[in-house]
Amino acid sequence: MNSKERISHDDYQKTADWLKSQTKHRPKVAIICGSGLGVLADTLKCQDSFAYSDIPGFPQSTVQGHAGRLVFGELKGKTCVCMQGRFHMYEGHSPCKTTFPVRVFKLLGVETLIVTNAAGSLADGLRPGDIMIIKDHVNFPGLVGMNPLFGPNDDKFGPRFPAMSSCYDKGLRSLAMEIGKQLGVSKLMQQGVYAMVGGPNFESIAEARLLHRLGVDAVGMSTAPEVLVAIHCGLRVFGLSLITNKVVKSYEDMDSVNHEGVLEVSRLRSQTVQQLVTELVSRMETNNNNAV
Ligand SMILES: O=P(O)(O)O[C@@H]1C[C@H](O)[C@@H](CO)O1
Ligand code: HPA
Repeated sequence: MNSKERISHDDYQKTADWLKSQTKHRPKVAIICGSGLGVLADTLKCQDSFAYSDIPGFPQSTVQGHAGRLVFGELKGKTCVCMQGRFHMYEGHSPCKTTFPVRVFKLLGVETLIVTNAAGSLADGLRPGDIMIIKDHVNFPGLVGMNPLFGPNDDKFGPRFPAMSSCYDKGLRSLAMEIGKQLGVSKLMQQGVYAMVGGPNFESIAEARLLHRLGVDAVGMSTAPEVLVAIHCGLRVFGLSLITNKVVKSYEDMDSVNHEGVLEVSRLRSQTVQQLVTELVSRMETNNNNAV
């Protein structure tokens, strides 16, 4: 992997233009589906879908539980584009490649990005099956320079030094909590801090204890780079983590986490996540709510 790989504005534009030539949908909302959460894309009406391998310039998904399809369609009358599968840096993608779709979405006219992921919990009050609305993140790879915004800044997308002090839109977070109450799932929901680690290994016990001490509520291997790029180019962001496991913090604990277990829990809760996101999309304000 070349972490300094450059992608030009033209490269993003070419992909956006190709997609525009293939679908009449003009989404205002983009949704990135986390591990095992891709079923949301299947619920879009009037679908146009594209395998990542057929989209010029798109990276490929290699992880089980990430189908590798971009799906355009309507969710309760709002036009959306949904990534059924995301890219992770541990797959060998550079930070820029990992976040390539986000800038393409911007060029397609998207205004709001919804990110979902599977994550392990460090907070005692977060159990497997719970939904954590992300209020902030710690971007560990970013702190040491694995950052998609590294390199010459593209002023057409955003400023050299973007602020990250209010990444996760407060209004959308409140709306999601409100919807959770109405769906009768508020007991499963709370807001918290997500940390991205590089993966692909799960945490050692010493690492888990460190994250816990730092005030991290849930840990995963994605999301933060997508959010940096989205905020940089002026998108509104909403994020949620489906808690799929407790991170082992004790040497006496014989539990251990694996990807199959992560996928199993996310599939069990995928319908609730789908309802929550669908209601959120249907009730959020967008500049142009028209479906195609
Ligand atoms: O794409 P997400 O962040 O949902 O995937 C999580 C993190 C790892 O890719 C994988 C571990 O099981 O799930
Ligand atoms: N750690 C890191 N990433 C994860 C976990 C975890 O425990 N669960 C799901 N993704």
